[in-house]
Amino acid sequence: MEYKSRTIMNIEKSLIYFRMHIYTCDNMVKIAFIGVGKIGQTIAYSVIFDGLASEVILYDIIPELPEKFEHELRHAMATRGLSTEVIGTNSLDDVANADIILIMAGKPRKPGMSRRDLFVDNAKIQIDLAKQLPPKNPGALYIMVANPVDMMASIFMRFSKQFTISTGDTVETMRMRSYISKKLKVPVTKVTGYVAGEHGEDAVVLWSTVKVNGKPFEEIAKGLTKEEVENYVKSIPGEIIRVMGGTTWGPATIIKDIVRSVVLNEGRVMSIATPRTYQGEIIHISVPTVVGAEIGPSLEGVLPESDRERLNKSVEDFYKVYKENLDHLLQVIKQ
Ligand SMILES: NC(=O)c1ccc[n+]([C@@H]2O[C@H](COP(=O)([O-])OP(=O)(O)OC[C@H]3O[C@@H](n4cnc5c(N)ncnc54)[C@H](O)[C@@H]3O)[C@@H](O)[C@H]2O)c1
Ligand SMILES: O=C(O)C[C@H](O)C(=O)O
Repeated sequence: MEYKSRTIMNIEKSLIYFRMHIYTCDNMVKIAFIGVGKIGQTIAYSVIFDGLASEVILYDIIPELPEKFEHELRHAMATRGLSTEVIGTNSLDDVANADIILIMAGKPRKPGMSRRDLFVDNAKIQIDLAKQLPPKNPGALYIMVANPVDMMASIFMRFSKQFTISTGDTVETMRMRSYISKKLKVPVTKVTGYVAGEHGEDAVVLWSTVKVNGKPFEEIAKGLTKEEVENYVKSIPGEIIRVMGGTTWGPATIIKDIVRSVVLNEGRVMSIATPRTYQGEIIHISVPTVVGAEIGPSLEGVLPESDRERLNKSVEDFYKVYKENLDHLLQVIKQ
């Protein structure tokens, strides 16, 4: 099994490529799940049943949870004859030589909370993981899921110095498309377009990219307003959390597809958040990006001025909030 090292931040002209190579022989890919609560379990199940991993490591701090979840998965795999090797553990030492590491470890928000309210508690978890995971997982691709996901990806990358992406606005993008599909009564496969910026308050629908049956949104809106779509995208997760206790099925399937696009080198354009340096800090901002064995390039450079202006405003606001939170955190942990 040939393992190639990974180079990152290869800036070619205005395009940024993040080169990474994972095991490429017959999808012999080892994937670790850090935090197997609601969303972690659903992502792990989805990844395994998409046949994306030869080996899966499940880690959590709740005693016995990973081990019992391992049994659940083995029982489910048996009926389908799947042979993914699954290990559930409470020891972080067992998380070794993974190609892809997804991090769901963190508190979820409660109804009425903003994802940003989770910053300090979840950042402390990421800092701890940032110190422990890299030594045993050289060259791994880190995919942050825990919220506030873009800021947590930036914290993890800041403290681990490892290439990290955030699931970013891949979720908002599918929420936007599904809502337009439902309201205009068209198949969701006929709706294109992306949401960018922050996974949260500073999310921005890139309206120049939104088309229905190939026509610009404005031409076919039929009474559906941009404000209505934007309100839906921002409010629906909180509504789901209020009634169902958490979002799982939508985000887990979408996040599994990020893993799929990497492992199968599909090259899907997805609105993940990749790292950029802004005013001296690494921050993660979502823009439509080619996702495959290489991460990049992004479409940011070809967006029209109207979208770029709104995106840049979102970046400025996001950075301000992130910097305030980071400075407070560094005070709290005295680093
Ligand atoms: N990016 C997205 O689209 C998206 C979607 C859903 C949930 N989330 C976020 O993912 C996180 C988890 O959500 P959930 O609904 O699964 O919550 P949950 O409480 O069900 O699961 C969180 C799990 O993390 C574990 N954990 C806590 N600290 C840990 C540590 N130091 N090491 C390992 N495991 C640890 C907990 O024991 C728990 O099992 C939250 O921050 C939530 O906001 C993000
Ligand atoms: O909204 C949340 O807190 C969970 C997640 O970020 C989501 O968008 O589903």
